[in-house]
Amino acid sequence: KCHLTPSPPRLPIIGNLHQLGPQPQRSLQALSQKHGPLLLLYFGSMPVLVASDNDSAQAVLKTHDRVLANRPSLIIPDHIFYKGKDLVFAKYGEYWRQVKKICILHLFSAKQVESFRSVREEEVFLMIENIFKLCSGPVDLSRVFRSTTNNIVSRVALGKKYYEEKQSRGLEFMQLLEELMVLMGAFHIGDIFPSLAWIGKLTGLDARLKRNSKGWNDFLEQVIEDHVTKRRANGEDEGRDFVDVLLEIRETGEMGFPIERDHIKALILDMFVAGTDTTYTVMEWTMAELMRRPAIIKKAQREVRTVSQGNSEVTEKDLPLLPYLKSVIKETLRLHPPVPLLVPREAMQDVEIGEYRVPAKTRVMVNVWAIGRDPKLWEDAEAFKPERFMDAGSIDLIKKHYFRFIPFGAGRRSCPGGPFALTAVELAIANLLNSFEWELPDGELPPGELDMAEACGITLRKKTPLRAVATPFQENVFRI
Ligand code: HEM
Repeated sequence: KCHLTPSPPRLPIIGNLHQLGPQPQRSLQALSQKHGPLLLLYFGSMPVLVASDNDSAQAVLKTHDRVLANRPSLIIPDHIFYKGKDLVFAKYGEYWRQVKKICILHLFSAKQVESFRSVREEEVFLMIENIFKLCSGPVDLSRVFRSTTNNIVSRVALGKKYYEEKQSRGLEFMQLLEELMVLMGAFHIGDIFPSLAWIGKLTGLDARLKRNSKGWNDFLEQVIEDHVTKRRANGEDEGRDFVDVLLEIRETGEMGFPIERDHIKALILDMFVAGTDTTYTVMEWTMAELMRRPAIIKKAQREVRTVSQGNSEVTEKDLPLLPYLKSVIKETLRLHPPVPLLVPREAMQDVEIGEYRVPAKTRVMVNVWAIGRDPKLWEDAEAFKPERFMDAGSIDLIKKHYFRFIPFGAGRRSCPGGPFALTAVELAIANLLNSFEWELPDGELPPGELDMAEACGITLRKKTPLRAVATPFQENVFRI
């Protein structure tokens, strides 16, 4: 016998939209505390199921994973990703299956992640060099992290970096990327009230979308052309980036159906949209949390410096020896998951979740942010305590069976880029702790009161940039 899913009272036309504040993850947490962990809301007339505890997350991401594995059609991603030719927003089906397989086997396999080790190390060491040059005053760490992450993803995906490069296409690339991230975080009214989609024309949003898509199309066409020419000239495998891998798959016909240039462009754009802001916000929140807590940063520094033994660089081979640092990053992901509501899913048919019936086409969100702060699941849930991840049998990022720590999602649509992102974050933070002592700039609030407000956008970033003063650590003498 099925019941209707609990649903807070709603208003005509707008449904429950008035109950969502500027930070939807917080509003949804408050609603779930009042009405239950599995809620049916209405955004306008569109039903939206929200799972806010580990059991309901498990029901969505495991028990009913297949039926709920579709993505809804959304105006902005449709424009940018050639109508679902990417992976993140592709409809569930054969195309998505093939592309996910390629991502897991060829782009994010352990071997492939390892093959980009030198890229991550070079970019992180360069970041440290740059901070050395900026040591005389406060450093805008948010900006530094964004640029490092973009450079890593650029080199891995396109074979070279464009971000902040002084060459002619560097500026074009930066403008395109910054606008893309703004657009991906924007809200198109037509997604909720299709009859009002014309408002996008009035506000200029549609024109911006068109301009940005065209800009990217031209840019990536040129990148692909350069790769095709290079491959014809060299015809070898050395130093393959993602564009090379995708071109090769096109040639071998491995996908089972023809892969066009639009597919390659959409998949490359995915890497920037899904891989850059997510990764750099983890670096930003980790350093912010550490700067607020002198005892924890000292403990993490002791661990890193014991392993580096006075060397100026921590390399990826040192990372397995840094369990406390890894716990610090996990604790950051628990409190500040970059994608707090996961990427929306859509029910492909009517489905019964426990005693509740959920109709086809319902959108589905999982409030990972609320699950990470649920006092029933976490002792002293709001406190930053990396030690909780150090205990024997502690929560593993990969084994999803508790469904209480799922910053990368779970099930069929889970993130394939997790190991790549985590390695970059661990390497960056380890080197920052190894090379410098860190303080907040003079005259700013004491560490405990550092502004931790969240900004809403494509990812859950820090609202104000993180500024800090770096003092070179004395034992790294040869750098000074
Ligand atoms: C700390 C960094 C990252 C976090 C927290 C993160 C988180 C997520 C989340 C929550 C999802 C949606 C899962 C779901 O719907 O159940 C996702 C999907 C995805 N992520 Fe990540 N991600 C990160 C880094 C990356 C990187 C570096 C890449 C690639 C360069 C990447 C590529 C993707 C792709 C392609 C998908 C779509 C998978 C699908 O729909 O089948 N992510 N990610």
